[in-house]
Amino acid sequence: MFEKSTWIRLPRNVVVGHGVRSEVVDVIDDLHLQGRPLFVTSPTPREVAAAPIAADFEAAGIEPAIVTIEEATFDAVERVIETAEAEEAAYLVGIGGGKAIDIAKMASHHLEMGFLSVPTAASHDGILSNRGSVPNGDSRHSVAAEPPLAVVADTGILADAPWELTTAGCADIISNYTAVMDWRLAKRLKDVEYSEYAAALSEMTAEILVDNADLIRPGLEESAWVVTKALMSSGVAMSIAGSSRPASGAEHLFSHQLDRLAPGAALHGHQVGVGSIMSAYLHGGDRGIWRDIRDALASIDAPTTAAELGIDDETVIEALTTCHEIRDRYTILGDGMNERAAREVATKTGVIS
Ligand SMILES: NC(=O)C1=CN([C@@H]2O[C@H](COP(=O)(O)OP(=O)(O)OC[C@H]3O[C@@H](n4cnc5c(N)ncnc54)[C@H](O)[C@@H]3O)[C@@H](O)[C@H]2O)C=CC1
Ligand SMILES: O=C(CO)COP(=O)(O)O
Ligand SMILES: [Zn+2]
Repeated sequence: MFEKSTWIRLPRNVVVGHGVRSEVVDVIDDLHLQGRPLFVTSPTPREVAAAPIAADFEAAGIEPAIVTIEEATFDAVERVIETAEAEEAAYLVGIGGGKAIDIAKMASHHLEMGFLSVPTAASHDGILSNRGSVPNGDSRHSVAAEPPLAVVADTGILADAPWELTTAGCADIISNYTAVMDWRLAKRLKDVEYSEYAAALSEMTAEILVDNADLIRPGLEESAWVVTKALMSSGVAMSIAGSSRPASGAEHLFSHQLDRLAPGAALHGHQVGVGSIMSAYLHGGDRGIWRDIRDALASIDAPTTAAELGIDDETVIEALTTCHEIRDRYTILGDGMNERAAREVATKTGVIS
């Protein structure tokens, strides 16, 4: 008897384009959301987006509550939950980069409340995914979370954000190549749950982004458009899979370990991009696609070396040799790399000198 079943939870409205920030109130109306929102944001996004959106709500007779978070931690999720309860919020609006949106989606999951995703940077593919990513002690959790009821992505705001945030988003997408390689390997070796549709969508998203790399230039609003569509497509792949597998493999473990060893040194997307170069080498050796990944990253100004990440060579080696312990996710790293092998891959790919 066939007993398999699945829920694929996706947003109802995806609104992308120039100036759509001013349509958040209309989106709320369209979703029939009532009551007071709690905006979950971080310091700069509060100024560039949350404040003007709050003014639009006030003009419509709705007084939003606002909470500002600095880091993606379980404590921050807790603080948002407490604020939502104290302010009697009816729904949440995550306004910012990956951290603010992750916190909002995890808090809304706990509160059993709807949430809207309003990205202010095209820097990560968590914009509409149903996962949250949070460090906890020595590990990093990929937590089931509420997917947004709607996404409102204003390409004007995204294009005005610092260019490196957009190149980080591109690198987060390019890393899908190696994430999917790891997923297929884990399917073959460990029979993990696997979706051919999610894997194909994830790879195709990376391919389309790389094919359009010449459209991705600083200050061009069209670049924000191209990158944001890719970030959302990658998020849909995660939602279809019901896991971050299509977009997170060994290159993400490497980045998560760097977050522990060198906190704040580089952006998530940039770290996973460099991790992806080395992971591609581990998968395919010298004839593999590692040079294509490196060249794709370089073509959109993303870092390809430890020095460009602002991370020293020894930290890269430590991250490579320990990151398989971050979570129970089978990847090309298997049960871990020894130091000589780590030095070899990092040197051969030019990540360290
Ligand atoms: N849940 C998921 O599926 C995914 C989650 N992530 C998570 O997202 C986080 C990485 O996202 P990021 O956006 O790189 O980090 P982030 O949220 O820390 O943002 C990076 C910086 O950009 C600033 N910023 C955002 N918008 C800005 C604007 N318009 N102008 C000026 N500054 C602006 C932020 O204030 C912050 O200082 C990580 O925690 C990562 O694990 C990443 C991918 C997928
Ligand atoms: O960053 C992600 C996808 O780009 C997902 O993060 P995790 O590695 O925590 O699942
Ligand atoms: Zn990522």
